[in-house]
Amino acid sequence: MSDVAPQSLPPAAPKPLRMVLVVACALLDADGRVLIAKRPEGKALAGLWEFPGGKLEAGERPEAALIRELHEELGITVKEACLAPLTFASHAYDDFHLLMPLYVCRRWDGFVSAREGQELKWVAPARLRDYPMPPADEPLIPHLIALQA
Ligand SMILES: Nc1nc2c([nH]c(=O)n2[C@@H]2O[C@H](COP(=O)(O)OP(=O)(O)OP(=O)(O)O)[C@@H](O)[C@H]2O)c(=O)[nH]1
Ligand SMILES: [Mg+2]
Repeated sequence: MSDVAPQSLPPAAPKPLRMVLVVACALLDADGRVLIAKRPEGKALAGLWEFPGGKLEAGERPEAALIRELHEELGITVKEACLAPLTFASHAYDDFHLLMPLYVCRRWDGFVSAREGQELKWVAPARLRDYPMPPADEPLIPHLIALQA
């Protein structure tokens, strides 16, 4: 038996934070309804309803990324001047931290269509809670409801 005290292990280094920047948009129609899209099977958080948008590419400005995503996902053309910042989500997922500015857009060119086979729905902000959304999105809902006031 050694009389040497067991060495205490150094405290585990904190897990490096992986920050993921995603831009999202609440498209609003003339009746104040907001567009949500169902995340397709096979993607993280599949089956949950989200705001259209996605990750920034390297060197891309947030507004340019959002305009690109809205075109890729919905086939619409949005002018940067028609994107108004509303609020943002800051949410710790298990494996990354999501920082997600949410813009509002009421004007675009073209017709909204599901370019990626995703299910789309126009929903009154007060009904958004009827649709399961990623946990990061839940604090955004009151901001959309407040827009109607
Ligand atoms: N677009 C969008 N992403 C969201 C929302 N809420 C939320 O937690 N996210 C998360 O943000 C990340 C965005 O990923 P994404 O898969 O949409 O990115 P993307 O459009 O660039 O697609 P890709 O990675 O397949 O190319 C996912 O981890 C997603 O779960 C939301 O309302 N809209
Ligand atoms: Mg996306």
